[in-house]
Parts: sequence; C-alpha cells; structure tokens
Amino acid sequence: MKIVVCDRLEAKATRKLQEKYDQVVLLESPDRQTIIEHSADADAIIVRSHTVIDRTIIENSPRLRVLGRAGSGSYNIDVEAASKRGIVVLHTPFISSTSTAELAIALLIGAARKLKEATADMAGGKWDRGALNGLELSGQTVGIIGYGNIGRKVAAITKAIGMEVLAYDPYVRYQQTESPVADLVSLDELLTRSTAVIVCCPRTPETAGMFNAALFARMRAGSLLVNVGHGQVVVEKDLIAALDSGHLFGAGLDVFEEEPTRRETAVVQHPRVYTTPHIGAATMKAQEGVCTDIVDKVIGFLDNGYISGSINLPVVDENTEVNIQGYIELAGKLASMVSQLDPATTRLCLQVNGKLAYSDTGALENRVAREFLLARRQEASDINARFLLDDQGISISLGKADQGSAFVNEVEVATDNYSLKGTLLADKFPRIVEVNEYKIEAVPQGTMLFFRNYDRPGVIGSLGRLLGEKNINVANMRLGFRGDDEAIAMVNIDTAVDAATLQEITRLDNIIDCFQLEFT
Ligand SMILES: NC(=O)c1ccc[n+]([C@@H]2O[C@H](COP(=O)([O-])OP(=O)(O)OC[C@H]3O[C@@H](n4cnc5c(N)ncnc54)[C@H](O)[C@@H]3O)[C@@H](O)[C@H]2O)c1
Ligand SMILES: O=C(O)[C@H](O)COP(=O)(O)O
Repeated sequence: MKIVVCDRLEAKATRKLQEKYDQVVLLESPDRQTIIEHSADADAIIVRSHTVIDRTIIENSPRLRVLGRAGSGSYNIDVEAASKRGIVVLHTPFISSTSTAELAIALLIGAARKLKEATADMAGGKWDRGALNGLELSGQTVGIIGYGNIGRKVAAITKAIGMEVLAYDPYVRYQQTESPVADLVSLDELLTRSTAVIVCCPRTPETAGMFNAALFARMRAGSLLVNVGHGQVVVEKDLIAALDSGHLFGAGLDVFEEEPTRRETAVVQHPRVYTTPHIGAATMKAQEGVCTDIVDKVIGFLDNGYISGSINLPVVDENTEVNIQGYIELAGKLASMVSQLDPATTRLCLQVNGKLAYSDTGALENRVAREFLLARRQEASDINARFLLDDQGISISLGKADQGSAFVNEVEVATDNYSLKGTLLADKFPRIVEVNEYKIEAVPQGTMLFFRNYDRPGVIGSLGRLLGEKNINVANMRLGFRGDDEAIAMVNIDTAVDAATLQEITRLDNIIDCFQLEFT
C-alpha cells in the first residue's frame, strides 16, 4: 500500500502512517510534476489546504482509492473528478471549527475595539485613549453567512457576548432538528439589520465574489465585516472602497483572494483591516486533531472500507428519530423499479415528505442515482452515480416537504412516465404504496411481476393458472386501484419467468401490459 502525503502533517500522525504502511512518501510543498510522479501508483493521497489535487493528477492515479484532506474545505481538490472515478474524498469537518470560530471573534473584537491601533500606540509610546473609542458589541446584531460547523460555533459565542444572532444559509432549512441559536433570515434582512457580518461559508459558484460593491452598499453604515470562510467570497478592492468611503467601520480577514497574501496587498496595508495569515485552524489542539483524524479516517477506509467525514459521500446520521438507512434502501428500490419500467427517461425527481425532510438526504439522492443505473446494467457507486447520470443528460432533482402525505414519512421517485411512492411500515418494512396514482401495498423484493389490467373477473385466476402450469410459485400478490376500470398488481414470484412466458401473460384477457422486475 502506498500513501503519499503532500503537505506537512503533525509528527504523531505521520508516525501512525509509517507504523502501518511500508511505503509512506512525505512530500512538502511539492510541485505538480512531483505529485504526478508519486501518485501514479498511490492508493491514498493526503493533503492540507496548500497542495492542489487537480483532474490531471486524479486521472493519472489509477490505483487511487482515497483522498484525505486534513481540514474542512475542499477547494484545493477536484472533487468532481475524484467522484467520477469513484474515489472517496475524506475530510475533518468539525475539528477546526472551534479554533476558527474563536479567531473570527478575535478579529471581530479587534476591529470593533481598534486593537491594532491600540497595540501600535503602546509600542510607539503613545497614550491617547480618546482616539481609540470603538464599538460595543453587546446589544448589537451579528449576521452569520453560512450556518455550518463554524457558523454555529460563532453563533453560540456571539450570543454569549449578548448579541442578537441572525444567519443566512439557503441550505439549512431542512437540516435543523434542534432549535437554532440564530434566527435564519434572508440575506437582505441580515445585511440591513447586522452591525457585524461574519462570513463562514465556503467558496462555491454562488458565493465567489458575493461580497462586492453592490452588497457592501446594502450593509448598514458603520458596520464590520469578518471573513474566515474563503478569501474569494470577498472582493478585496470593493472592501477597501467601502472602508475608504466611511461606509464600513472595519474588517477582519483570515482568508484572502490570493494566498499566500503579499505584504503590499491593499487589505494587508489598510489601517482598519485586521489580517491574519489563514490561521483559523492554527491551534495546537486543532492541528494535531485534523492530522490524526484524517490519518485515522484514511486507515479506516483502506483497512475495512469504513467511511466517516466524506466530502463526496454524505454520511448517514444514525442518531435521528427516522430510520434514514431504511429510507435510503427504499429510495433505491423505487429507483430500480422506475429504471426497469421507464429506462429512457430524461429526468429523475426525488420527493421526500415528512420528518425525513429534516435529515440530510444527500445519501438518498446518491442511492437513487446508483440503483437507477445498476438496474440498466451500468456500473455505478454511491460516489459516482450522480455524475454518470449527468453525463448521460439525465437530471436528478430533489423536493422536500415536512407534511402533505398520508404517511409519517414517504419517498417518491418519479420519471417522465412513472411516479412511485413508498414508505417504511413501522419505520422498518419497505412498502410501495402508490404507482401512478394506483394505491397499493407491495413488498419490493426478489423477482416480481408488475402488470396493469382492466378490472374484470377472472384476470387473477388466469394468471394463477398460467404460472401454475409453468411451475412458478406465487409468494405474495398485491392489487392496486385508483377508482376507474383499470387496476395494477405486483406479484412476488419465487423464480423468474422466461421471455416467452412474459409474452403469454401479456396476451391474457384484460391484461394491458406486464413487466418482470428484479429487486436486489
Ligand atoms: N480560516 C480557516 O483557517 C478555516 C478553518 C476551517 C474552515 N475554513 C473554511 O470555512 C468554510 C466553512 O467551513 P465549515 O466547516 O463551517 O463548513 P460547513 O460545510 O460545515 O458549513 C458551511 C455552510 O455554508 C453554507 N453555504 C453554502 N453556500 C452558501 C451560500 N450561498 N450562502 C450562505 N451559506 C452557504 C452551507 O450550507 C453550510 O451550512 C470552508 O470554506 C472552510 O474551508 C476556514
Ligand atoms: O478549510 C480549512 O480547514 C481551512 O481552510 C484551513 O486549512 P489548513 O489549515 O489545512 O491550511
């Protein structure tokens, strides 16, 4: 097993790797060519935020199974390229969130209380207290952009300071089971009400350049900006203009448009910008934590496929009221069935109703994509299936509602021509409960016949006779109706029928069409 470590890890973490594997290559700030050479036969690559792992490196590493990022953000890894190859990308999302939140508060207080000027005055022998009046934070409102691991820690600390806490995060609505410390509000409300805005979100196509001149103009006059998320969320020249015009009171930045940031850069030179060299995670506890955690995770994956803290594979939270694993498997069965019924569809729509909507449903989406492709006999994994669907021009969309279904929780998978709904009886037993508006209660397992028929006497009898003649045992049969003269049936059979028998069934009186389905 060959492990390539591209950035410096704490000694304890590297020792763990060396005790475990015979080939551990330790590179420090390697150039791209060196990485390409060493990763050509690597099973795992571990990086911090410095080394960029791009598509070329990934595509030239045929043995690569896992990429480990000691830290939270994944901006230096081409996660899409890794996912397409089925490579799992692991990270350490929680470990440096406290240290980073604390730094955000340090920058906030520094900028609010003019600490840079105050310490410079002292060092220069100046004692002019009147020039150093700052802002008192208690009683003011803070707005947090990105209510994830860091954002929630920042919320707790600022609340303790006595601030009113607002947050803007378009993706957390259904991920909150406990009452949030912050009030989740629109971006506009946050900007107009906050005296301090703290950026705790990653760089994404949506957030890149988000804090520009137009957005600064929407912030309150005399307010503060802190950024510990990603440097490219803030347009530095627009920030300088907002400070110089007097619109903003001050700013604190730990992350920059370009890193390492040069001394001459305007934000570094500006008297009212507090800058630190990307040290959110730079406490001894966090450093040792991210390094040993990523090494443990990479070893866990290589040893027994155990995955926790993955960027491209949502980890299922088993400590929730809802049996999420059960719903993932149910969603997979629905996807497999629609794939067998409607293989040429151009879209897959996953709808989640009930308490399940509050869970992270990324794993359900991955499973739907995977089972849809596997049913079409295409190789796919939970990691790469959504990308493979995308390459084939098949869209996958997700809808959520916390009510509106007859069941406590319900999953629907729809295509161009079919809509299937399912639930878990007693939160345990998978059932298909609706097929194109026909109500049913079928058990999706093994080999099944699914047919539509005109609702006339004798249909079930003639099917039973035919299957009996072919020595095929019926294990279970469920009928479905929707209030017109058509019906459906789902029949669990002990052995598969051959193509000729399937034809014979289709030709039986009053049968409209019949499919044989396989559930794994
Ligand atoms: N300064 C540092 O040293 C340091 C240390 C750790 C992490 N980070 C960076 O901080 C960022 C956040 O880390 P985290 O661990 O809290 O991640 P996280 O994934 O737990 O939280 C990020 C949050 O941002 C939200 N978000 C995404 N797009 C958004 C948008 N358009 N508007 C508002 N919110 C949006 C997400 O929904 C998520 O809740 C990452 O970019 C990470 O690299 C910096
Ligand atoms: O996302 C992160 O974890 C931060 O950007 C810090 O990264 P680093 O400490 O590994 O540079």
